[in-house]
Amino acid sequence: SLSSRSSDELALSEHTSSSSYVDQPLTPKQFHLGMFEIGRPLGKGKFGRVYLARERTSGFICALKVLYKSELQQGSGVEKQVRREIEIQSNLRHPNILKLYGHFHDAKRIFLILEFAGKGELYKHLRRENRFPEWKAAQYIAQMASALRYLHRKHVIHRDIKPENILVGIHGEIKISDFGWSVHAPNNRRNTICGTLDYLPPEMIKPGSRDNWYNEKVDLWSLGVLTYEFLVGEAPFEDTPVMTHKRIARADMTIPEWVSKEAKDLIKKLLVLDPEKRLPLEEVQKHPWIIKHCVKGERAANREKPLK
Ligand SMILES: CCc1cccc(CC)c1NC(=O)n1cc2c(c1)/C(=N\C(=O)c1ccc(N3CCN(C)CC3)cc1)N=N2
Repeated sequence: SLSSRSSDELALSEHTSSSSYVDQPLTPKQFHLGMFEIGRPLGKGKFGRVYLARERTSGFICALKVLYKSELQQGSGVEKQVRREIEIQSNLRHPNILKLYGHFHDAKRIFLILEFAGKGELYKHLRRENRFPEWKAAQYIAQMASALRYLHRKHVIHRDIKPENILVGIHGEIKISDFGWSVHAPNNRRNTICGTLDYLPPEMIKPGSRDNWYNEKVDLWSLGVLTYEFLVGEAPFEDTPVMTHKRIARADMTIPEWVSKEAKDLIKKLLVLDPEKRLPLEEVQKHPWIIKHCVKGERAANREKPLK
């Protein structure tokens, strides 16, 4: 473990979002492990573990992600992905993008000082609830569209939008995390694809069209897949790997009839084979399905009960 499990851990595990600490980014330029009290483990991924942590002097609560250099060196260029993740994520500031406050390393490990997302992993909420009600799905997609617009304006393409890479903040807002697959467009690095195919757009599974890999329209396709999965509870092309490949290449999906026609309309305008024909993010944010669920006045207007 990182440090002796002691009152530190208890203190942190009892962590409440105490308002006495203003959410101000950690400022020192040089960080080191001794600056942090380590709390309970929050999660673990293929290459790392993440712990609740508190910076000793300021009391600032954060999440400390630990990556072992030995594990990274084995991976195919994973170390470069971590370097890119740090380079990209530390320059981003948006309410729906998990902040990276800083990083440091010792002989064996790399440490990322990340924003603490108090309600954990979105995919666990999705699995527990099976699927989200339309109003919740629409609010999440509106937040994703806002975060993606911010990223694309900075010529960053995420390329790995899926529920597993989204966290939920203490106020229920979502936070895009894990920029391991993101790139600054245009980019001529070679990348191999690993993990689920479900979210990949046709241009990333068709051989030869690598230049399309660096067109931000790939994130629009994944936003469509995410909308579908929030509403239906499973991905639109979920099947055996071979069949998933085929169905993505043909945009072959059926949307259950109980999905509202507005939601169906948005999904159909994002899951379009031709990247240039996918609905731009500005239009997503103005789509009737989003407006209906996300604009306060609208909700009041739609309220069934007469106002008291
Ligand atoms: C190393 C782990 C990893 C690998 C790959 C990708 C990612 C990003 C999703 C990550 N996680 C990551 O980087 N993370 C950065 C993070 C982070 C993860 C995090 N919070 C949590 O993981 C978390 C989990 C459960 C939780 N509770 C569950 C039970 N509830 C009753 C109360 C709330 C509350 C918070 N905050 N910043």
